[in-house]
Amino acid sequence: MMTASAQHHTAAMPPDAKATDSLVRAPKLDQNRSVRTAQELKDARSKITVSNLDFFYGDHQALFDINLSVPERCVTAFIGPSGCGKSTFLRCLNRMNDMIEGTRVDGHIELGGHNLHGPKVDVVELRKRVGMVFQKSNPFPKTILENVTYGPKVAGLKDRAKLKEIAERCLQQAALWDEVKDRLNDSAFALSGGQQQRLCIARALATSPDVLLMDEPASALDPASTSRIEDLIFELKDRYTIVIVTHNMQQAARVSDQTAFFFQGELIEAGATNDLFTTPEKKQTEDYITGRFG
Ligand SMILES: Nc1ncnc2c1ncn2[C@@H]1O[C@H](COP(=O)(O)OP(=O)(O)OP(=O)(O)O)[C@@H](O)[C@H]1O
Repeated sequence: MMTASAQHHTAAMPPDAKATDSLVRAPKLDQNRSVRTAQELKDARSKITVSNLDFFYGDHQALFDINLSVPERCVTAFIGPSGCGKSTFLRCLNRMNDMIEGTRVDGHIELGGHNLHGPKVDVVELRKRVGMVFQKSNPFPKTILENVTYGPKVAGLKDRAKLKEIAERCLQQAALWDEVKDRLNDSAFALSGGQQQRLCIARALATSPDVLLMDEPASALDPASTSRIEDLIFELKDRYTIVIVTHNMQQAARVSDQTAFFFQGELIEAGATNDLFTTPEKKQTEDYITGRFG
């Protein structure tokens, strides 16, 4: 018997398309990785709750009435064509857009139950709790060790043994320790691109964040380094809530529990990754994931 969502899905297709044709180009889901089901996502605690969010660059409205719950200790992926607002929305989640002059945000974002725009919010503290990793790795012109210990040092930690302990833990978590443990005092620039990106992840972890935002963290990397980053994202979700922007739908399908599809500044659909890629509810989502546009 056809499920309600399958009926919906079929109804969304052009009359001459068969159900199997329609998803021919949809990304393959990784059956070896355990991802959350729709029910598990519903049951998970919401780490970030976004309600009625509008965002403006001057007169240009980039986001329209976004509502989304980001479940705790899950990976949420943002997908959508270029310019649809993925990165803008990601930067709303740690108020990184505050640094861009002339921007304005309306609506409500809660992190762990607290209003992100509340009068008492210290944005420096906020960005420690909500760490960020960018598309292009950006290590500081310092040693490997100094890169990882930078955040805790700025926060006032001076004890060298403790700093070393944090560095080892974070480099382990970022799956880089074995490769760098004998060269901690080498320049970070002596590392490969993939290693530099893992170093930046270790640096973000060193401030003990709850949430890790990643803006296309593997798009500048070769396939082997990309695969390492994806494995890492998957491992880190036991401890952290992760939000990743990716152009690569296969990557979203491989690493995320929840996927949110954006189009022209609107959040068209969000749901369990397995469901969104197999039985999308909206025609625009289906057209995008089957490669009809974007
Ligand atoms: N600093 C900025 N100033 C003005 N407009 C901006 C700025 N950054 C982004 N925009 C505009 O906001 C809209 C959304 O851009 P955004 O970078 O968030 O999209 P995206 O989906 O992340 O795109 P891409 O996948 O190409 O990175 C676009 O119209 C873009 O031109």
